[in-house]
Amino acid sequence: MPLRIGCIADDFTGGTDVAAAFRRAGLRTALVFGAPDDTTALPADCDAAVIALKSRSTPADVAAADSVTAQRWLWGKGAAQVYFKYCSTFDSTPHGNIGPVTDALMDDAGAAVTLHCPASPPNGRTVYQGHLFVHDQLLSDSPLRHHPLNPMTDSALVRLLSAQTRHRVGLIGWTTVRRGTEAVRDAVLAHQRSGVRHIVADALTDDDLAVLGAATLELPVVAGAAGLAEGIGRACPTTGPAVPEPRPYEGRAAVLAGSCSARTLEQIAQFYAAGLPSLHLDVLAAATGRDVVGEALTWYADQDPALPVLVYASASPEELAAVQAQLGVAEAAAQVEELLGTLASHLVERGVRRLLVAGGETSGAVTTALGIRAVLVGEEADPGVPWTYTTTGNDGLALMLKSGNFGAPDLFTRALAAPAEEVE
Ligand SMILES: Nc1ncnc2c1ncn2[C@@H]1O[C@H](COP(=O)(O)OP(=O)(O)OP(=O)(O)O)[C@@H](O)[C@H]1O
Ligand SMILES: O=C(O)[C@@H](O)C(=O)CO
Repeated sequence: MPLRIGCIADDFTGGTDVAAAFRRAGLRTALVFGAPDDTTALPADCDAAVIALKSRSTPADVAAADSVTAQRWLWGKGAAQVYFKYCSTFDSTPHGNIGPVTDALMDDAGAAVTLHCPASPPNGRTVYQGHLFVHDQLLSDSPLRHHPLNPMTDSALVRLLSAQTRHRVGLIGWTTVRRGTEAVRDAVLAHQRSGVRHIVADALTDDDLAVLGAATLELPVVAGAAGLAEGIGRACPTTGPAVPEPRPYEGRAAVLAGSCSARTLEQIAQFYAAGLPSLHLDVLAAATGRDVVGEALTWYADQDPALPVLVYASASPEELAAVQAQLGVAEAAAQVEELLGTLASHLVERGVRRLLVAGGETSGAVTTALGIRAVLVGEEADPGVPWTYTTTGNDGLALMLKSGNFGAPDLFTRALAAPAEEVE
């Protein structure tokens, strides 16, 4: 059965987030890590496939070329529409990649017009009069103003996007969205006739996103965060159940955390407070050649197999700054990713079958170390945080990849308390 929809996500945990959205909409969804090639196999009978790239912060021309290659692969699997998933906080600078990647995908598809909406209401992201809000604050007043890589100091999406494309950018405001699918379709056509190529649309609720999804089903390229993807998914006809009958997963459970985001630090503290075994990795010691992985494995062997374990490199802003000052940012990150990737392989060899990974970069390191190319998406533990299941190699592994700031504070303990469910 050919795919109904293909998706390109600009980072790994964003890929998990959008794959969960398609799954929620009732589509049987596969998630592919990294650029696929002729040897990449999708699980059988998928309605949607998400390719998770790492293109958010790469040079724009590289991001555009990689995305076009991914789009062509998705077309080869039958996808009639390609959704470009970027961050719900529109992470990019005036030199950022959202405009160039969307333009490249549209040029390749021969598309005359596209619609953008980064709203993600379950995570408090809404768009009104073209301005992006994070809960009750404008994006530019929110903590994202201080993001280390992409400080967001403007909330006006038409202006942000206009700085990233040479084409005209227009707006479909909330009053039109409230009038329903036909009104949005008419507004898209009117914009197209007047020479607008990128349309930003308002959305405050999932119902608004369902209207936008139904109105854009025929566009070759659509862009935004997970919310609009779910709206499109809901408008797609499906043939079968999203996920077949699950059965319980056996095996040991572990969390590997490399995210230093505030929410991940809370989740680590909650796991520790629940009296569960946790171990902090000493990154500086590893950099001096100490066998930190070997020590962690000795510690792991002593733990009660019935309990989940947590191993983390995550650090408070002060600790992080100290390590980065000593090793340099890139070397510190490389150390952490090497440690957690190697540890993941050893833990799976030693019987871990449920693995929760915190952080986008960390998730990339772990899936690469485990050689996991594609997974099938299952139930969410929290919005945007689903269990996923390997279907080739490493069979029988349940994997949860968590974006740094996603999940409730008790996610680690709750997700690993009961066995995850396996799908066929
Ligand atoms: N103790 C540490 N010292 C130095 N760097 C660290 C330490 N712990 C983690 N890091 C680095 O911090 C970065 C965390 O990024 P990661 O993408 O994994 O999390 P995140 O940014 O919270 O997640 P997301 O991208 O999903 O929002 C990684 O590059 C990791 O290597
Ligand atoms: O859209 C979001 O906020 C997330 O999926 C994300 O992209 C995190 O990096």
